[in-house]
Amino acid sequence: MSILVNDALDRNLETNYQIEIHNIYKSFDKRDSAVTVLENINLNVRAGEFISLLGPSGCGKSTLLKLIGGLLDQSSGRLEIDGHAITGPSKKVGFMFQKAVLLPWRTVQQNLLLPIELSKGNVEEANARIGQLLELVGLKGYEHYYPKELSGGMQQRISLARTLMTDPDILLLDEPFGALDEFTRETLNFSLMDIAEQSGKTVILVTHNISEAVLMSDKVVVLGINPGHVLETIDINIPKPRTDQVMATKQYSEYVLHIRDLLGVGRK
Ligand SMILES: Nc1ncnc2c1ncn2[C@@H]1O[C@H](COP(=O)(O)OP(=O)(O)OP(=O)(O)O)[C@@H](O)[C@H]1O
Repeated sequence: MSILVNDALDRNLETNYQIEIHNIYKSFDKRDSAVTVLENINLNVRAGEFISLLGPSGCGKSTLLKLIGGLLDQSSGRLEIDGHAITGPSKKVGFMFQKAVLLPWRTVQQNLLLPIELSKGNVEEANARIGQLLELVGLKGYEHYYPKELSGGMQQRISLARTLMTDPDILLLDEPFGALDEFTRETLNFSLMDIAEQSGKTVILVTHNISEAVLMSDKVVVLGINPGHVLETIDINIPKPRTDQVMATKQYSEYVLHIRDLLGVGRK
């Protein structure tokens, strides 16, 4: 084993972090110059934590998520999962985006099997888990439906089940319910919290919604813009499981007001 790998393992055992983001910078080439989109990003995440990335449009939330998911390379800095540098997409990580992108000619069951087929996994074994996953996302019995027969919220539930099919340790969710109405979105947020708590998976959620971030997260990373940087990482010390009642507490409103202040939202 090389000294470098040993170093990384030692550091990870010491800190017990599943994801380590250290001094990350990311630039994109635009025409004849490079534009810095993320600057000096630091974040450590423990296994099973629920983290929200919150900030204005264009502050680099999706870019940061893609860096963690190995879909982009950082310009500089260190990014590790379980003590290993992220060099590309990994089976440990599952992605979910705002649009479900289900294949219309495939049934729910066939859509759920797609990531297994693509990764040449054991289809028979995966097939046996479909019923259980559909139950988890509240769509038991929908195996043979086609996407067009499902509402937007139901399609997002299927998309979440598809992300869970490969049993990743880390869920990277990019505004997964952002295109849905408020009622459906709230219901799905609670489902997601249940799933995260039951499965012990790590969740990193990109959102524009302050209340949602505070309600759901162990930590909220508030980002500023131009270039994207961490304004503050806030530990949300509200006991779990969290219910509607949390939103009526002074503690909850203090977190929300503090983040609104940080982001310069509202009128004083
Ligand atoms: N592949 C790319 N090439 C060039 N520039 C990019 C690329 N991806 C993102 N950017 C730029 O990086 C900046 C951050 O984009 P990003 O999508 O990460 O922001 P965001 O905070 O997720 O925004 P939103 O909340 O609107 O989705 C933007 O200025 C965007 O134009």
